[in-house]
Amino acid sequence: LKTSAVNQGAHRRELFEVFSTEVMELAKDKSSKVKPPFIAFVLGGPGSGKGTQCTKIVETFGFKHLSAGDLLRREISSNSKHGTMILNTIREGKIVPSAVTVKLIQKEIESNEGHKFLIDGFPRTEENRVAFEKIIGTEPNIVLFFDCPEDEMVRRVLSRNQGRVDDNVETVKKRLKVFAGLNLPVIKYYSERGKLHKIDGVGTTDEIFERVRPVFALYEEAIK
Ligand SMILES: Nc1ncnc2c1ncn2[C@@H]1O[C@H](COP(=O)(O)OP(=O)(O)O)[C@@H](O)[C@H]1O
Ligand SMILES: O=c1ccn([C@@H]2O[C@H](COP(=O)(O)OP(=O)(O)O)[C@@H](O)[C@H]2O)c(=O)[nH]1
Ligand SMILES: [Mg+2]
Repeated sequence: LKTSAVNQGAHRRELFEVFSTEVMELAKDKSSKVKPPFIAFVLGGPGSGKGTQCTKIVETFGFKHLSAGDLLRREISSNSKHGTMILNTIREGKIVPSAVTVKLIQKEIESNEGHKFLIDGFPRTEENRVAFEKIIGTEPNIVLFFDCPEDEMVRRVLSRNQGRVDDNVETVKKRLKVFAGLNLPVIKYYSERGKLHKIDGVGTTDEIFERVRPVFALYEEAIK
């Protein structure tokens, strides 16, 4: 009886050693290969310059740019199942259901090699924000907010000239209301969590980018 108990102990120890070695290998593997993605949400009212500044950030810091609006417009032009619903929602300046938008973003994140993502124009509502956290299982590392007066945003939207169905006086007024009512609370939420970087969105594109650059410099290690 005594010997078998000793043997059992030895056997258990052996098993434990094999197990712990494997766990250690897995852990090592994780730290060396699977870098968690760095996610920056880019927010601001319609015409505040989100897309323009994202292009500059991509050029300088090598992020992958995911514009929620572009992904939705791509769904419209590819005649996908939700195309008509999305078109009507955008035309009204309203917000597309979270499940649809988050799924499009998720597909892009999962099919991209990179580990740095700019998510432009999302989340637009608290519901969007919660859906992202739930489905993607993570929060953004930082949130940029381009702060711009309404009259300047309206001027820019009306001279954008990209043939968008929502770049007209009537829809832009609705979008500004939706921004103030639904998106500002999201911005406030991230401000309270210490993740918000508010940037003065007035000036030339280059002047504004010089305000953006130091933000990313703060995260140099994480975005290398
Ligand atoms: N700093 C700026 N000054 C003047 N016009 C700008 C500036 N930044 C962007 N624009 C122009 O304003 C319009 C809206 O910019 P965009 O980047 O599309 O904003 P958003 O994505 O926030 O709606 C575009 O026509 C763009 O070329
Ligand atoms: O997460 C999003 C992003 C965009 N939109 C819709 O798409 C429109 C255009 O968004 P985009 O970000 O392209 O506009 P921008 O702010 O850049 O002018 C919005 O008004 C919404 O109707 C949406 O429903 N959910
Ligand atoms: Mg845009």
